[in-house]
Amino acid sequence: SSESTAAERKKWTLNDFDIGKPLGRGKFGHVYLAREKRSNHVIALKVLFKSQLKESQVEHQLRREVEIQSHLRHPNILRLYGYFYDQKRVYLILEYAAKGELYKELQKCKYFSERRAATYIASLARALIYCHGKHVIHRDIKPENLLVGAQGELKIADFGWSVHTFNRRRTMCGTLDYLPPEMVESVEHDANVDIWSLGILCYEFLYGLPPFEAKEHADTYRRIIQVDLKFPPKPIVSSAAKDLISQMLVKDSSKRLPLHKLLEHPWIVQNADPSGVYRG
Ligand SMILES: CC(C)NC(=O)[C@H]1CCC[C@H]1Nc1nc(Nc2ccc(C(=O)N(C)C3CCN(C)CC3)cc2)ncc1C(F)(F)F
Repeated sequence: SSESTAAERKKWTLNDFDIGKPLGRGKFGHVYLAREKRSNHVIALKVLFKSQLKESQVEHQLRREVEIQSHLRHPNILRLYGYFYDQKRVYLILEYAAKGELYKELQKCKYFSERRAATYIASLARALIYCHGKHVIHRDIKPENLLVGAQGELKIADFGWSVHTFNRRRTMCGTLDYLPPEMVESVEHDANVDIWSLGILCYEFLYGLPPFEAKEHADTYRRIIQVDLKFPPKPIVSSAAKDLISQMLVKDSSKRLPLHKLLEHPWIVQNADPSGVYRG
């Protein structure tokens, strides 16, 4: 939509913000807690070094991602309020997610309860239905790209690449685990890639590992292509959950369970908190 808010039109500079503690750092720069002086609004300021953007040839990708992200308005998608730059850096003014990074929470508790997993999956399905409605696909929803808001709600927060934090998992951009067959075989892909990735995420929420993980990339690749889906005996997971995952991890992308059907699936209906917030 063409409407842009004052936040996007305003010419921001670093002087508009009080910079707080670092939230994490990575390949392209740092993320800081910050407060916009006039409104006292707390935000996250992602600082990217132009030199590194150039050498990684991601400038055009950054422009596209900023363009998309700034127009998305959904409770489960992290807001991009605006951006600015100086001689050496690009600054993204982003929503601050008070409860941090979901992958750290998943590492801490190994895997989630069925209620917690279903609540998260339902909220992400609603965010993806919103994105697809705006012809935005492939929001790259692996755990590293999910943040948690103050009320415990999930926020999809990806800009097409990840900011590495200290104790990161396997190379973020390198992991094949979440790619559906059509992307691994690099044929054209459509919005149904997101249904596949959401199925991978659901499996990892319940078992603590993605379904096709293998030591070597070549093995992961083969397991994805063959949809070599196995459910371990532990932890015990309901057959309803396995049924949902099996309907999402389907090689033929047109046969994957549509997202609106996912919201009607018995496992979601019986386990997801309607508010989209897991209260423990
Ligand atoms: C999706 C993308 C791939 N990921 C990222 O960008 C990461 C990379 C660095 C931080 C994060 N980016 C963001 N993080 C927050 N909130 C946040 C993060 C971390 C903590 C936390 O646990 N500590 C500070 C802890 C506190 C305790 N000590 C011990 C460790 C760090 C608490 C709140 N809001 C918005 C963003 C955003 F996205 F807008 F930048």
